[in-house]
Amino acid sequence: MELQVKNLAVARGGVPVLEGLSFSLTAGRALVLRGPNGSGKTTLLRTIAGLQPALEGDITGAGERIAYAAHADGLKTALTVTENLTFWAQVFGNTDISQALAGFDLLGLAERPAGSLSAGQKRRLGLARLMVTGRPVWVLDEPTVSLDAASVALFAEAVRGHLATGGSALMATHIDLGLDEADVFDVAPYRAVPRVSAVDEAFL
Ligand SMILES: Nc1ncnc2c1ncn2[C@@H]1O[C@H](COP(=O)(O)OP(=O)(O)OP(=O)(O)O)[C@@H](O)[C@H]1O
Repeated sequence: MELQVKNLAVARGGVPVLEGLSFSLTAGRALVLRGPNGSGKTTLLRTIAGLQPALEGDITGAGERIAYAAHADGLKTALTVTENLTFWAQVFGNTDISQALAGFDLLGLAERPAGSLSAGQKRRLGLARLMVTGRPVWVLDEPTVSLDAASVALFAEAVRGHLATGGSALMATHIDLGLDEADVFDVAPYRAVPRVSAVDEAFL
């Protein structure tokens, strides 16, 4: 099954941001969203992840197939790394966290409270959660923020492993992930002309 987006229009704060978007993402593929700051990548990803409604158009193959990782890590700071991953695994009906711990080089931090981790370590833990969801479509917003070069490489390997097992990944990023096999979709040509000015306090 593939993720399909047809003639999609998305809005932020009631203001249309992108419109006329169509693309698909098949199993085993990665698609990188490009576009300048403020062009609507986050809004598009939130819409595909089901966190906000589309203005128009269709999204198929999303819903419960998606594991979404946003800017905020959303970790439970009082729980250890192991406890955080175990908690998330259980939420998704899984138990094995060993690959996630190893894949993001977290074994040496396994018993540390998440709140005591550095920014990059927190981000690694946040991304490791993807691996325990068992969900096939990873939707990732700036996944490498705070990561050093070695951690970016770990992340790229995790994505490759996910693709190799039939998963797919849709991600917005401004940096080169070293994933040469990824397709690229530039959202810039799909920018909508704002019709009114509005601020949506829910996202502030
Ligand atoms: N709370 C809000 N209320 C109204 N407009 C907003 C709000 N948050 C963001 N916007 C606007 O929505 C548009 C799209 O923002 P979005 O975060 O989707 O862009 P982006 O492509 O992800 O940007 P970046 O590369 O900087 O992360 C921008 O013009 C932004 O200013």
